[in-house]
Amino acid sequence: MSDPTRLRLEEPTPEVLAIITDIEGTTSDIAFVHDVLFPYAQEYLPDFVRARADQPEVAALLDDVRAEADKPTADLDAVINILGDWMNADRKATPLKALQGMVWQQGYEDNDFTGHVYDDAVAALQAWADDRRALYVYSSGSVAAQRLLFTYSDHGDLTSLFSGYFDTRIGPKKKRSSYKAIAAELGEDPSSLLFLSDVGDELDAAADAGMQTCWVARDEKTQENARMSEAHRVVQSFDEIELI
Ligand SMILES: CSCCC(=O)C(=O)COP(=O)(O)O
Ligand SMILES: [Mg+2]
Repeated sequence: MSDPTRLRLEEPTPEVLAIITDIEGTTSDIAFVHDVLFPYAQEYLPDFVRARADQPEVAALLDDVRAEADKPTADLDAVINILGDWMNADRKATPLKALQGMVWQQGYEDNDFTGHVYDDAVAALQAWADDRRALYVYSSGSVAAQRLLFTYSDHGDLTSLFSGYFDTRIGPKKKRSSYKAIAAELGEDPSSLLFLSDVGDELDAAADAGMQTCWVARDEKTQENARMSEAHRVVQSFDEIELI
């Protein structure tokens, strides 16, 4: 007869009620963001800001730039230089991300580019939505920029798949508190939420907050990083993600 004291009572992994996905490197090619979106913003953001500096929404963002750079008296040229430096450093500053999103709107509307989304990501997101899992995005790109990418995607308008979007206004992507705040906003226990990303520090923060995690490691370098961490499930594409 088996000894009941030897039974290990492990908590079962909760059912995944909602999936929260990163964009760059996860649903979408890093090269699209770095070789198409970022250069477009580098080219057009200075003129965009000069033309609209007096519009209340843009003026408020420029003040946010001054505050974040600790340069409260910076004139317009100085602010544009700060934004240029931030773009060169790929700084995930909330006002920069909001301004980039406004500039990209023109590019999408003029058909200069479409939002790249991997085939496997579209297929899995569609299947999960059909399975009544709620889908959310959490990206450093502004919510407006996220919506644009999925509205003008190379697979057509995908926005009906998503129930909501989060950006750095809820907090930075490498902070545990951001994932706690997302779970609180969704009204769910973090353990029933699955976060997908290509960046280990983001996954660590989500796991620290109690979320389930999956490392989407599409390229060799990311796969090498993922191999060094045993804290997360690792897949090479969305095809391999199995939901509980
Ligand atoms: C919303 S598309 C533009 C992505 C972007 O600006 C960015 O910085 C990428 O951030 P992510 O958190 O998706 O890696
Ligand atoms: Mg990413």
